[in-house]
Amino acid sequence: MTRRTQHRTPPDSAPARLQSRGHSRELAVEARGLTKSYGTRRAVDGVSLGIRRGEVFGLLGSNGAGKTSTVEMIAGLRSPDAGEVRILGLNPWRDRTAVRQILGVQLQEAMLHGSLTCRELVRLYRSFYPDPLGTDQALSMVELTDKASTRFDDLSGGQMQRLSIALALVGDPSVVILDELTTGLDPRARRRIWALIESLQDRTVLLVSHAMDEVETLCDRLAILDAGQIIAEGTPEQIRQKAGADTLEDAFVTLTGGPITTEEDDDEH
Ligand SMILES: Nc1ncnc2c1ncn2[C@@H]1O[C@H](COP(=O)(O)OP(=O)(O)OP(=O)(O)O)[C@@H](O)[C@H]1O
Repeated sequence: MTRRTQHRTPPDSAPARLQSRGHSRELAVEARGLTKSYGTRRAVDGVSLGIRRGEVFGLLGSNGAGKTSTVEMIAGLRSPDAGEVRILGLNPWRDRTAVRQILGVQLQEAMLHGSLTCRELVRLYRSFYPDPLGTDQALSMVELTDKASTRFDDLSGGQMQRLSIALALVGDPSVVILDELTTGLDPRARRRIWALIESLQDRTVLLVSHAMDEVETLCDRLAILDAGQIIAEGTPEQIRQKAGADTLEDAFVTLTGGPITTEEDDDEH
């Protein structure tokens, strides 16, 4: 990750992004045939993904589509029933220690020790990595310098979210998994975090998001997950074309089957 403290404004065209990020064809993250059931419900059903080095890859899908289960399996936090994962050639289960040093994870429900202060949490997470960013730098990049001595439990929801992003990035990891990156952040904070993600030169990012503007801005490619299966994959432009839609949001609605229903809604019928 870049160690600049100044973040540039995200470029607004995909070609500029591709050039500036300089990703290669080499795969940084490979998932093959990932499957996970909870009881009789198959939440993830044979998901295969290849994310290139240096790429920002978006994972989209309706509520309950299986996104978090998928990224947790990729991160080695949830065991798959079937399938395999490689992160820079490493198996997140077998090579757990090595993977922890190259992977940063921001999960939807950060399970952090609430009585620790922001500074203590950042120091704790720094200790997992061989060459982390500085504590002050990590706090300042998410604008939490003035909250350094505040306990996690005393932060606002958006501040907790920003801290969890700092903890995912503090190790200067080669691969970053971000689940619902900016959910709950105010517009200014969202832009700030987008610029931060754009500044991660040569880092590979897997981003789960419901925010189509975020995906359009940040992602080189994306996949749409529906009922545990990938139903579309490509650049935002390719996805729009596949759906015959003008916007990614329209494409999403078309490809996931018309009016947006959650899986919970479906259960009621
Ligand atoms: N620990 C669990 N035990 C039982 N069922 C679970 C568990 N975790 C997830 N599920 C179920 O698996 C399905 C997929 O959940 P998952 O959290 O992966 O979806 P998601 O796409 O991330 O959803 P959202 O957009 O709402 O966060 C849902 O039906 C959910 O209820």
